[in-house]
Amino acid sequence: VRRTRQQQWRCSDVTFQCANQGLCQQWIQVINEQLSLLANRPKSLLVYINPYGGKRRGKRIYKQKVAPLFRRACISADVIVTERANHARDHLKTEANLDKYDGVVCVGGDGMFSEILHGLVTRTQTDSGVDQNQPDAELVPCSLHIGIIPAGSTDCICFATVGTNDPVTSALHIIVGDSQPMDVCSVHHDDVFLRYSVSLLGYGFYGDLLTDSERKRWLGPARYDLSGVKTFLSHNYYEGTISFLPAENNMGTPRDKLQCRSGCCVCQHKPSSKDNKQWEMSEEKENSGWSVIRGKFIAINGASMSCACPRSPKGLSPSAHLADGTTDLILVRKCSRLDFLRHLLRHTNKEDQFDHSFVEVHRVSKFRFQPRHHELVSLEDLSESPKKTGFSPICSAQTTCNYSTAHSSWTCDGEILPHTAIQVRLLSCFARNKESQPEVH
Ligand SMILES: Nc1ncnc2c1ncn2[C@@H]1O[C@H](COP(=O)(O)OP(=O)(O)OP(=O)(O)O)[C@@H](O)[C@H]1O
Repeated sequence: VRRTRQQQWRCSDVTFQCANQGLCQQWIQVINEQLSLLANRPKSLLVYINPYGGKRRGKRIYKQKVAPLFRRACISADVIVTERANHARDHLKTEANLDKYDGVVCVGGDGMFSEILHGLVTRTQTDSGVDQNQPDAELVPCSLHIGIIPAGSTDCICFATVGTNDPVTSALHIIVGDSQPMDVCSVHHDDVFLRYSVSLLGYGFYGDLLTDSERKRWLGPARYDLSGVKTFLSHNYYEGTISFLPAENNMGTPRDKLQCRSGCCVCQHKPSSKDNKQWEMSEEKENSGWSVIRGKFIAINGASMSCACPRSPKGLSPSAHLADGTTDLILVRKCSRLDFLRHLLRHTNKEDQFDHSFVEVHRVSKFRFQPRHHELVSLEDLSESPKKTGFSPICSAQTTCNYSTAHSSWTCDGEILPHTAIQVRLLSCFARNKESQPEVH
């Protein structure tokens, strides 16, 4: 493998020459024997392709760029082209014979990755008799790694873990058995499990943006730009109470300008599972450690990784870590449109997007949100009936916008959650033990 520009990898050829054919055969045999001894390298993979992700190029990308590399590396792949949403998740949950494989590969975007993650984690818990509805259940780690071949619209998880959205680079990472542990949050509503999240949990601005963009899926990736402008102009804010437990013993802060890369020292020095157990058992201490903030928020974001993507190369929280057992909770309070625009623009330049009086950021291990008004909406209501019509008048920097609606919705790695009152917890059993974290190639 040879490294080229912008974190991209390409195949490199090395030519050995020898006049003696017998000796050549011996070389080939020895090289193949040595390669088969590399336990990290997968030999058998289960591949799911979403033919409708991004610009609908998943099948072509796999056939032209990935399959030939897998063949050269003597990796056998069982390929399933999905026929509906949640096909991959359901297949993994119930049918797939996981003993046959060294890893699962997803060809698609963040939504497809989320399907695979849910399928694998749920299958592992079901097989081990763990009830995911218990917010404090100790989850059993998954034994299979997940590989991502980017073929979606944003591919934020691939970008944050590999550093580029390039199918060949991702395929080569899979082939050489490269892996990156990753934090996973569980999201509950009371005692009902909703979803897992590895990237962004967003309420308010990003929740509204994603809800609107789902209705414009036919537009392809351009839907995010259109919905972004519409949501910005709507300038809604939402009332509620956010409670969070600050992360303990972590070595970094969301504003320390450190960037998490593979081999990151903060992720490698996260608290040991022993420290964590003592801490989890101390309910009293935990209760006293919670901070509570009530207010009107334009956006509430829980970023478990930087959430960088080509559209926002710094991401929502540039110093968030991939595997330190924490999430960065970003609160953007009600402010003028102009101020909010200034904040958004700082995601694309070198200025600190948290350096505003109306923005605060905390590194946390758990958080809860309770909207001010009780929620009466169902998932159907959220996805089908637009809550707002038209735009409110454009505000100047000093004007207060009085346009408030009771609820936004949470987007969880691109999917819309059916509840607004949620509890979020970093899964300590995944995050504290390197071997047991879900790993991404
Ligand atoms: N065959 C299929 N038909 C319809 N929907 C599918 C199919 N297979 C998967 N899906 C769903 O399509 C949704 C979007 O897929 P995906 O994440 O691959 O692309 P994207 O939304 O364009 O990219 P991103 O999530 O990176 O923005 C996923 O939530 C997945 O459940």
